[in-house]
Formats: sequence, C-alpha cells, structure tokens
Amino acid sequence: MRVGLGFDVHRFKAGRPLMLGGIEIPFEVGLDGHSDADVLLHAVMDALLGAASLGDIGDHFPDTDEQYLGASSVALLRSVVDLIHERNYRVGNLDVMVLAEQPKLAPYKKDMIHLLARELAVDEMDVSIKATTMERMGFVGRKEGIAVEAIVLLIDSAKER
Ligand SMILES: Nc1ccn([C@@H]2O[C@H](COP(=O)(O)O)[C@@H](O)[C@H]2O)c(=O)n1
Ligand SMILES: C[C@@]1(CO)OP(=O)(O)OP(=O)(O)OC[C@H]1O
Repeated sequence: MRVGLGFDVHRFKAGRPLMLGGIEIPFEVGLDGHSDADVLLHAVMDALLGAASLGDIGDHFPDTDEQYLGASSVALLRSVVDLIHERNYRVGNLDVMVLAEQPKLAPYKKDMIHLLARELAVDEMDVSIKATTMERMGFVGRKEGIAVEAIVLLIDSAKER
C-alpha cells in the first residue's frame, strides 16, 4: 500500500464558473487558473501522483502548454487514473478537506463524491469530502480563494493476486 498527499490553492476571479470536484457550483465568482481551476481535483491528482511517485500535475500538464488552456480537470484526472491503473495500482480510499469561507459546499458534496467514485473506480463509501471555513482568518478567511488538501491510499493490485 502507498499513501499520497495533495494540496492546491486557487484565487477567486470574477467572470469564471466555479468548478469544484468536477461540479459547477452556482456562486458569484469562479477560480483563476490556466485550466478550469478545479482546485479540488488538482489536489486529488497530486495525491494520486504522489502515492505512485509520479511527480505532480505541473510535470504532467504544464501551465505553459496551450493544450491545457481551459482544460477540464475531469479529463486531466482521467489521464492520471489511467497512469495509476497502468502501474497496477487501484485506489483504496480518498479523503479530501476543502478550506473555503464561501460558498457553503454541503449541498454539493454528494454529487462530488459520486463523480469522484466513478472516476476513481471505487465505491462512494471510499470517497470522503469534508469542508471547513478558516473562521475568517488568513487568505481563505478573507475570501481570496479556496485551498484543498487530499490524501489517498493506493493498493498494489499485483500483490493481491
Ligand atoms: N465552505 C464550507 C465550509 C464549511 N461547511 C460546513 O460547515 C461546517 C462548519 O464549518 P466551520 O468552519 O464553521 O467549522 C463544516 O463542518 C462543514 O460541514 C461547508 O459546507 N462549506
Ligand atoms: C492544471 C494546470 C495546467 O492547466 O494549470 P492551473 O489550472 O493553473 O492549475 P495549477 O494547480 O496552478 O497547476 C497545474 C497546471 O499545470
């Protein structure tokens, strides 16, 4: 078994949709980024890549490459999951912590869990998404952006046979 840690931060930006966990969330601003800026999926990808010692998302999808301009993070996640499966790993479980003063994410967690379970090929019980404010402290507390931490367990399928 191998464990991986992911962390990402994106700044709020007006005029963009807010993509989080593959879901478009109704909110007054979105997040800035080269891709669709789905900070939650970015942290999940880094956790998966980290668990497999495959670098980070910047190594795989450089923000200097035009092909990733406006890219769907769900599409990027699919290629990361393919890499993981090619190396005979399967996901054991995923735990995500979203740090966001706004918006309230509770109504959207079920949809995010459904999407992540489908993309990671695991049961919904193996995906956990939690959210917290920063009690108005720091950049999250000032509503400048959203930060996400993710931790994932990979299981070596070859060793299970
Ligand atoms: N963006 C957020 C932040 C928090 N929640 C939910 O509210 C609970 C209380 O948050 P505190 O930061 O005040 O402890 C938290 O446990 C989450 O259930 C949320 O949905 N979206
Ligand atoms: C996803 C990529 C590539 O489009 O761009 P961003 O959306 O800016 O995201 P970030 O987490 O800053 O870094 C990874 C990038 O290479």
